[in-house]
Amino acid sequence: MTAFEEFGVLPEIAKAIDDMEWTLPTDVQAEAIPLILGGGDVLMAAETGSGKTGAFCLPILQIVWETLRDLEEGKVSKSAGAGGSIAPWTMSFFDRGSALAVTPDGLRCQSREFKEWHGCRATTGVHGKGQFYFEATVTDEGLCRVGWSTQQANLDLGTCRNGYGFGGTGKKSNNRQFDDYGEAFGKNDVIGCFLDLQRFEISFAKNGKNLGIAFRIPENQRKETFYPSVVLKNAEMLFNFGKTEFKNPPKDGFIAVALAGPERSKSNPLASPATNAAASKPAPNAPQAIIIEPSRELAEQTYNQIEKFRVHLSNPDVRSLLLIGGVKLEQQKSALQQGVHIVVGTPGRLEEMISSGFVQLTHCRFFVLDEADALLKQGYTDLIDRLHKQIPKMTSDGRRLQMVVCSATLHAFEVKKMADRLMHFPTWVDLKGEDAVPETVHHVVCMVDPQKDTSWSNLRQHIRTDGVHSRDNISPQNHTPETFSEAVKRLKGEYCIAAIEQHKMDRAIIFCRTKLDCDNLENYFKSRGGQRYSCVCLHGDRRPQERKQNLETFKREQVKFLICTDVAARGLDITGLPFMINVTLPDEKSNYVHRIGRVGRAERMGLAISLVATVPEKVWYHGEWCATRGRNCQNTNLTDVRGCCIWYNEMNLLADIEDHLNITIQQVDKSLDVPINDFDGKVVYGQKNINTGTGYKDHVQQLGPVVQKLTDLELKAQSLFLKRLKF
Ligand SMILES: Nc1ncnc2c1ncn2[C@@H]1O[C@H](COP(=O)(O)OP(=O)(O)OP(=O)(O)O)[C@@H](O)[C@H]1O
Repeated sequence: MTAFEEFGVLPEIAKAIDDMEWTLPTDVQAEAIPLILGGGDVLMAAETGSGKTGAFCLPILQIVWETLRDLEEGKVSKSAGAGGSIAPWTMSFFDRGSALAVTPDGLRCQSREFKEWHGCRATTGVHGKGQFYFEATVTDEGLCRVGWSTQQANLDLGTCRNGYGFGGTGKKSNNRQFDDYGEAFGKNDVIGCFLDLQRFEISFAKNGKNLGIAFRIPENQRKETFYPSVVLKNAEMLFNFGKTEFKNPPKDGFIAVALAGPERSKSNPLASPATNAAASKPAPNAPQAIIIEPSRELAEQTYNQIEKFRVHLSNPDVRSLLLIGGVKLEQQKSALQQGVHIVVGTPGRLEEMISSGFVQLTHCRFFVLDEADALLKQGYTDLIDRLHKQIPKMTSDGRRLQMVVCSATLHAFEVKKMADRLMHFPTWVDLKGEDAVPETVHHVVCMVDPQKDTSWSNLRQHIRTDGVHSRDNISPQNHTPETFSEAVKRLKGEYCIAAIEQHKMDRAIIFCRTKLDCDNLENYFKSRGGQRYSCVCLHGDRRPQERKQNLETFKREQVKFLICTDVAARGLDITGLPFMINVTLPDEKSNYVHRIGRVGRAERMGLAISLVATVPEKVWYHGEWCATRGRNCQNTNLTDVRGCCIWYNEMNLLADIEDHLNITIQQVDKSLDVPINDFDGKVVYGQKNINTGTGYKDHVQQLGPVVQKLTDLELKAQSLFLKRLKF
């Protein structure tokens, strides 16, 4: 048995993990996998490169596969009625619309479908002489209609001759005839439903107030069995058939349906799995898991990981689909028609496909937000709320929707607010309790001070800068903020080259602040010697196909450097990447953690060097007020006068980052030499360091002596206690 199997992972998935040469779960996987397999909501906060993707993909894939298998075998899920037996006087798991969910106790129905109605009937009905009653409470906003129907009635209560409903808009309906009746009702109202099979009348009450006779049952239906029924549109109702005390107990001889006795009650023949298994079968375009990623590259990476995990899974096949921009819609639509179980996508394309009905959320049981803080900061809060609202909170087989939220920087106010709003008693898998940098990442800063280092004034060749100062009087004699700002930009090109040379870097990711800065650095590298500084760019102005190809080229080590904006700050996993350089610090402090986390992953060592200007830099900042959004923009005024520039203060940003991480980042001088002893001696960046690591095995080994010490102390304490008792 592999270590992963011990955590409850299926042997077929464990075999795929073995193929990937993962021998032990990482700490975060060891904690999160059992929690997700157990059905919980999880907030996963763990360092960059600690294996969070696997921690959520593995258990989700497993549950999706198990659900598909159960569906194929016609099995009832454990939660959907104890091994398949049908509980009397509950709402049926089988005689219901495909987008309507019933809680495991069978007493609450919910449908989050907001375009169509979905109905449900009870597992038991009543017939013969008698007066019967049940109550239904509206437990959420939305549209609902409740009442009685016979077995022949369709599930859309009140739209055929055999169904009699009372709706929240204050209408009664039978055979599609909607007439005013009683009064409107809504959230928290308790609707009493009366069936009088002595007078053959149906009536309703709202919060104990009788609303009078709604329907007279025609002769030809008087011998039929009538079942409590409901139909919902994005709404939820709770039922009481009389097993607990009614809110408004009925008078005048009416009894609870649950007390009808065997001679007057009858099981619903459609409420058995054998007769109605199709009801719980999802449509091909109704996936069980939706995973949202903040960038195309990340979505693709997660999708690839799932594809790897599922190679040995078959009968049934789990199909996953990547929904990102830049891929033809037709291609994605046709995949959806063939059946998809796990969808990984970026927010925009996902919402487009959901709102146009190409993806249905009716059977979604996992809602995953990877890099959740980034999604929220990118302005997707409303979109996430909207999608969450549309997903049924109970799955069609009675399980609760599970939400998994993760990031290396989850300790953000907006994440906590979202978790409070949307998650159900989530468990934090939080190994450090705060945003942290892995021990495998050595990170240093190098100050770029144009007042001390005046070499910028006589460089024979320098990087082309962003042009912000093209109309300023820049000269070594002119000690203005503009001159120092331009000087910093030139120096940073040199320091970047110096860092590469000093550490003989032949593989590094380099972050710039803007797309223009990336392009300028790419050109500078080319001008300094094609092969030595071979590089590709990854930023938002490059076409999706080029982005994809550039990333592949870098991953395959066909070029040495990947120059990018924050589009690549998060999640990108490039095996054994040894070095990263920040040409400019990110303005978002959490992105510092993510950027430097591109190295030092999966227990390999990495070095991150950040160049920090000691003086403010005047830089481009094109807001929505900029007509061209930066293209050929010449407006070098500051933003407070509707210009497109700001003064960027990296000393402040550095202080912010240090404050957030509660550390002082080590400084190195212009030589960019990183004294080896400041860290842990002989490390080879890009390689594993045997003395460090966060592996599960190490964890046990490291804790061994401490546990032994504790055991000894405990023994000592107990024997002292016994000694005291003696005397
Ligand atoms: N149990 C394991 N054993 C060995 N390698 C693993 C294991 N789990 C994950 N990895 C590897 O570790 C690397 C980092 O994993 P992953 O990309 O999931 O990290 P992450 O925690 O999501 O990081 P980030 O916060 O940067 O997104 C990947 O190359 C992955 O293949």
